[in-house]
Formats: sequence, C-alpha cells, structure tokens
Amino acid sequence: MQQQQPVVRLEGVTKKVSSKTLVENVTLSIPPGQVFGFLGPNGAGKTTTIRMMVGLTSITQGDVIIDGISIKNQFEQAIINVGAIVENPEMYKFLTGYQNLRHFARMMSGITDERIHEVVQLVGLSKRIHEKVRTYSLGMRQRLGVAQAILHRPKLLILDEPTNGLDPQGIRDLRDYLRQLCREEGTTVFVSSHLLSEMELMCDSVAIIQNGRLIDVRVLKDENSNESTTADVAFEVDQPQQMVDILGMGIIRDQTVILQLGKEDIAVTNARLVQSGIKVYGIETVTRSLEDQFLEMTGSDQIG
Ligand SMILES: Nc1ncnc2c1ncn2[C@@H]1O[C@H](COP(=O)(O)OP(=O)(O)OP(=O)(O)O)[C@@H](O)[C@H]1O
Repeated sequence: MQQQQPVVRLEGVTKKVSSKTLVENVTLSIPPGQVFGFLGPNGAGKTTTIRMMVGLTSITQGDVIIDGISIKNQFEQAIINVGAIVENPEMYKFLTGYQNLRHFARMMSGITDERIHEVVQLVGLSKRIHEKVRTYSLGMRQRLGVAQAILHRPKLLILDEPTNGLDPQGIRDLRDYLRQLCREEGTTVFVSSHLLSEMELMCDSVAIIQNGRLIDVRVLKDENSNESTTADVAFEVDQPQQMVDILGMGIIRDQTVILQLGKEDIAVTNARLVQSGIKVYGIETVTRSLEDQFLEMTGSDQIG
C-alpha cells in the first residue's frame, strides 16, 4: 500500500438544517485513480454530502479538501479540480451533442476542438454526436453530461446516482468509460448509488452511509492483492484520524480504524504506523463480508 495524497478528503463533514442533522461527522479520504462508490439507502444523506462537496449547500461543520485545497476557504481554487453531475445536466435538446459541448467549451477558457473530440470518444458518443440531443436515450444524455463535466480535465468527477434508469448493459458501459477515464486521464470518480450490486460492478472501493453517518469503507477490487486473501482488519490506535490521513483510507470507529488488507499488508501497515509515530494497541481481523453487512443492515442487497 503506497502513501498517496488523497484527491478529496472529507473532514468531519456535518450538515444541520434547523434542529435536524442530515449528515454527521463524515470523515473520508479518497486516493487518486479510483472509481469510488458512495452507497446508502434513500434519504441516507448522499445527495446532501455531494452538494456540500461541490458548494451547492453550505457545510455546517468540518471541511472538504480537494487536492489539498479547502472548499470552505478557497472555493474557486478548489472547485476548478471538480467536474460534477448533481442534478440533471442542462442540455439544449434542439442542438446536437457536439453543439452543446461547443457551447459549454466557449464558457470556459482553453478548451480546444481537439479536446471536445477526445471527450466524445472517451464516453463512446462519436457515432451520434452530430445528432440532436432530443433523439438521445437516457444513457446517451448521461454520456454527454459526463463529456461536458470532464471538458476541463478535472481531477475529481462526482456523479450523483448515475445508474438511475440505466439497464445492466448501460451500467457496464458506464463503468467501462469511467474506468477508461481513470486510466487515461487519471481522473478519480466519486459515484453515489443505493444499490450494492451496481457498486460492485463499478467501483474499486465503497463507503457506506446510513442515517447521515459513515458506517463502513472497503476495497472491492484491489489489483495489487489477491481478493481471497484479504480481510477486514481493525487497528486500535491512539490517533485514528492521523492514521487515515497517512494511509489515504480507512473507516474510523471510536479508537479503531478498519481497513481491508492482505496478510502481508497487515505487517507493512503496522510498520508504517509505528514509523509515523502512531501507537498501535491492537490488531484484530473482522470477518463480516460486505454482503453480510448489508443483510444485517437491510435484509436485502437493495438498501433503498
Ligand atoms: N433542506 C432540507 N431540509 C430538511 N431536510 C432535508 C433537506 N434536504 C434533505 N433533507 C433530508 O435529509 C435526508 C437526506 O437526504 P439526501 O437527499 O441527502 O439523501 P440521499 O441519500 O441522497 O437519498 P436519495 O437517494 O433519496 O436522494 C432526507 O431525510 C431528506 O428528506
């Protein structure tokens, strides 16, 4: 496991509206180059969290740090690094896909025609890009929305429930081009969903939110480790937050941080923590699978 500066870090993010707490103390670090899932039932607080991440609503407590820059203190510098589809992307249906992209490109600086062609290819819209948007399917409109959101090469792409209304093939296609985006442009993708099965198809890692609180973070696909030999490992430490910052991921529960690790990684992680001055009081393997956890939470794989 390598130390990488997270692309986005949520630090104790809390949203209160009058006396109601919609999101409570969410802390999360997302390393670069991943498709990262944000999973939770309807009303869990996903959209509210995302709206805070992109400055559409204020943060009551805590902060969101994008590529090292605080969204609270330096909004404009931080948001340059973000592309997002939070509500339905605004498209002119009477124009072609290409004309829409040209229109958005004109509103930003430095977007060349070449770049437009590049993003169109990346989202797989080349064949239909010169047709009017009103003839597009939902999946195609979404591709166009993603193309628009990545025109300026953001480091982080945020998509709120992008699989809504897509069939399984549409979900696979979405995964394929998001993965390509990660690989070719180094973009980190943050997607929300209420379906575990969709997240398993699309994401490298997933964080689970329920009732406004983060309850788990885990790696689904780790190309560097053999999945069958990884397990959830709970580290009891003196400085949980610092540990998550150093490693770039992990879920904090009281004085414990939970990570999904292979056997060798447990020893390596422990050594790194000790070297970084973090006191490790205990290391314990936790055996529940993601599905077990879901069944416990909801009684089905669909938590919506
Ligand atoms: N402005 C607001 N005032 C009061 N309550 C709100 C406000 N906005 C959202 N909520 C409530 O906060 C909770 C979290 O909503 P949010 O939309 O973030 O959830 P979600 O996980 O995105 O769910 P969904 O998938 O249904 O959109 C819900 O109970 C919602 O009714």
